[in-house]
Amino acid sequence: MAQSERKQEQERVNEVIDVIGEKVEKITGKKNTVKKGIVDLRKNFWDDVTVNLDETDDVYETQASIKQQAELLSERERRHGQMNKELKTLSRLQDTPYFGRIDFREEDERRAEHLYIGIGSLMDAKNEDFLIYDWRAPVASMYYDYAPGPSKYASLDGEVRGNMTLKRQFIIRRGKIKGMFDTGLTIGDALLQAVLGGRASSQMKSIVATIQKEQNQIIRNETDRYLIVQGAAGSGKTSAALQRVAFLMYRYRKTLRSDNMLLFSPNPLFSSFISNVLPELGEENVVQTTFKDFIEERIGSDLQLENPFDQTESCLTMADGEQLATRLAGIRFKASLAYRDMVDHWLERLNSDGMIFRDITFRDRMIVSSEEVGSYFYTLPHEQTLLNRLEQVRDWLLRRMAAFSKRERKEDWVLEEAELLDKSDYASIFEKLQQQKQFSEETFDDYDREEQLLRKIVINRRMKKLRRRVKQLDFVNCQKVYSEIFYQEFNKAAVPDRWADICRSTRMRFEEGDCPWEDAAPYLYMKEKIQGRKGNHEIRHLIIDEAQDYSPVQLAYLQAAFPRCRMTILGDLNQAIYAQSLNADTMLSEHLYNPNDVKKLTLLRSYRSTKEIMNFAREIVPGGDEIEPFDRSGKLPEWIDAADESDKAAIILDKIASFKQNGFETFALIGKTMKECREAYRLLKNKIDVRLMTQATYQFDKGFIIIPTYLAKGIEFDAAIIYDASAENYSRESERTIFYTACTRAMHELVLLSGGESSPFLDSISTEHYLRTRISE
Ligand SMILES: Nc1ncnc2c1ncn2[C@@H]1O[C@H](COP(=O)(O)OP(=O)(O)OP(=O)(O)O)[C@@H](O)[C@H]1O
Repeated sequence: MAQSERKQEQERVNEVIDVIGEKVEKITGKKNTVKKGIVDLRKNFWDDVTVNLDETDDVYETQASIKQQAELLSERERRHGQMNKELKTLSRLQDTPYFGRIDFREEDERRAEHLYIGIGSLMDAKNEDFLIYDWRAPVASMYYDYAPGPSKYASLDGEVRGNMTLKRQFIIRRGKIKGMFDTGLTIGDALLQAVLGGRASSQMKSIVATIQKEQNQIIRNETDRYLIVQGAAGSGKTSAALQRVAFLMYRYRKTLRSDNMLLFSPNPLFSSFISNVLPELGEENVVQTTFKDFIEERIGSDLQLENPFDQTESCLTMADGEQLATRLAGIRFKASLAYRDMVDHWLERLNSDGMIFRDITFRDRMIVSSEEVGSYFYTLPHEQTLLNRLEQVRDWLLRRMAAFSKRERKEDWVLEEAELLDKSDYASIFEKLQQQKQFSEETFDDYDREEQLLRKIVINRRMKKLRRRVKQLDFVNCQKVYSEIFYQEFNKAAVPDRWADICRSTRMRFEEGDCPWEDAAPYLYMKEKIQGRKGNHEIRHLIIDEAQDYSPVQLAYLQAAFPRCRMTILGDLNQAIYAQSLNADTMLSEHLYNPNDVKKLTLLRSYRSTKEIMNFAREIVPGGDEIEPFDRSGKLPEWIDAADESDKAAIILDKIASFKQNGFETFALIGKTMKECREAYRLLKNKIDVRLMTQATYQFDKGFIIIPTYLAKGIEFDAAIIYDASAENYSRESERTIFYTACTRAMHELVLLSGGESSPFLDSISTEHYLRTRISE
């Protein structure tokens, strides 16, 4: 490219930066004025309010005046926030004003327009022309979708066609052009090479400058209620999901706020890993949660919920045998729609029989027994829904409790407790009586009235919790109602093998107050159908990452909990690590959705790892030959046979030293289970600076960590070492995907250690894809 052209582009960059500088100055000035206004308003809030409470009209006027003043304040605060946001974006643009340019000649126009694309829009000083287009603007989509030639985009007024005469990429840092390429078919492999060849960090970065065409389809999809993305490891699913959030917030900026979106992430570590991407794009982070936290909050404190990681750990560490086979059969069945149907069937049955209630007791005294509640419930007309009938039972119980509390007030203990009440309680009673003008002078009658009020306070307080539970329909013993499913006779064809054992163990766990993870979603599904919990209408878009780990029953529960929500569902069947997903439907299965509402897209190109690592890893999984590694070269994965522990430790120390020498900054020793990670940690902790990641770790920094695969999901490292790739560790079919997930965490280097017989998954890989070293020989 001609030097003069680069000079011209740099001059434009300088001009744009000058305009940004002027805008920053202008907005900062305005912002300071608004800020001063806010401070003054807060200080003098009451001066400008007319307070007059004499007549009803005056009260209304006072209210209106306060409201007006409050609105004025909040409008100014909103403007202040908006200006802050603008300034943050401008400051980013000052460093990197844009990353792309397209020259586009619209049909019927003579001249091509030069459009520059960056992370935010910028108008010229006169506010007439765009100096920079936001990457999310309709016209900018051509930058991602087309090579130079005929191209089009969907504007708000319809389709615009034309010819793209140039597509150019820039690397601009601190206002200086560091690189500039005119690109062809895909968005500059040169730029991608540069980006992907860089070091991994403990924080994911945005990919706006290099979004690929197939990723752009995900980001800009607006038509489908359920968008499913099946993508290979490292194909940019999480990246696309986050850029999509930014896109939707821009596209629907008038109606969609960040708190209308909810992102389900696989673990807390991942949440911290991705937490910088949206702020980097000038957007607020969306609310994030894990499915486990979401369920736990709803399940309440009566049941102790099993953690999904504990479920996995227990399945992976249990020896083959009856107990494991029963657990796995239970997990798989309870994930299926057949089981959801069984629960639905049970809900039907409850209409006429089977509801179990709690005793309503107060201080060990029976107010209404569970049997009495049950008889009352089943006398109500069966045509009414369960919920309608429960609401009537609730009102009936509240009446019974009110009558009980009236009687109970007379008891001696109540007066004893009343004597322990706070001074403030006495004061408020005094005030109340005075207001009622009943406390004129000291008479017996007044004391009597005071005592009545004190007794009332004591009883009301003591019964508050019980009343709240009754109001929430918590008098239904959902735990027992659910366990009852496992006492029923079922047609053999409708249940899996080992059903009797599954029933026995489920009953036992529930009796002990435990809720196994596989029962959590179906239990809540049933509970909320009975108690009629209202769906969440605040959240309008769910983003579910690692969706291969969600079962059809969990999907059914989410659909009930978020009835009007759109969903972006991203995952990779080859990375299904939970027992429920092996050869079974998952949330990625298209047929679980209404065909008119769903679209499935596939990402086959993988960007994270070098070609060598991906060529190696894709041979582990069926269909792996379809995955296209990005053409970035590195070392072959190294498979080292090391039989004893001291050899292993020496190799690991040696590898870490060499990673550091290569300038790598994040490296992980990946184990299949936490148990294995603890062993590795014991072996290494006194020899090197290393951190063990657990379920309770919320963040990781640069350096060396030890981590089980299920916590490393979605995360990446410059280099990864698989701690034990022996047959003993990885040979069950269910462990294949765990092995693949572990290997695909590495960006630049992958090392596998194996002692004794090596994993059969390694045997299937062509020898040209790895380097084998035998230490033990
Ligand atoms: N278009 C792109 N431009 C630059 N980098 C990209 C692009 N797409 C993906 N990447 C990079 O590839 C890596 C993997 O991306 P990401 O984590 O989004 O993939 P994923 O499909 O969610 O992976 P996994 O399923 O293995 O967790 C990240 O470092 C990301 O920045």
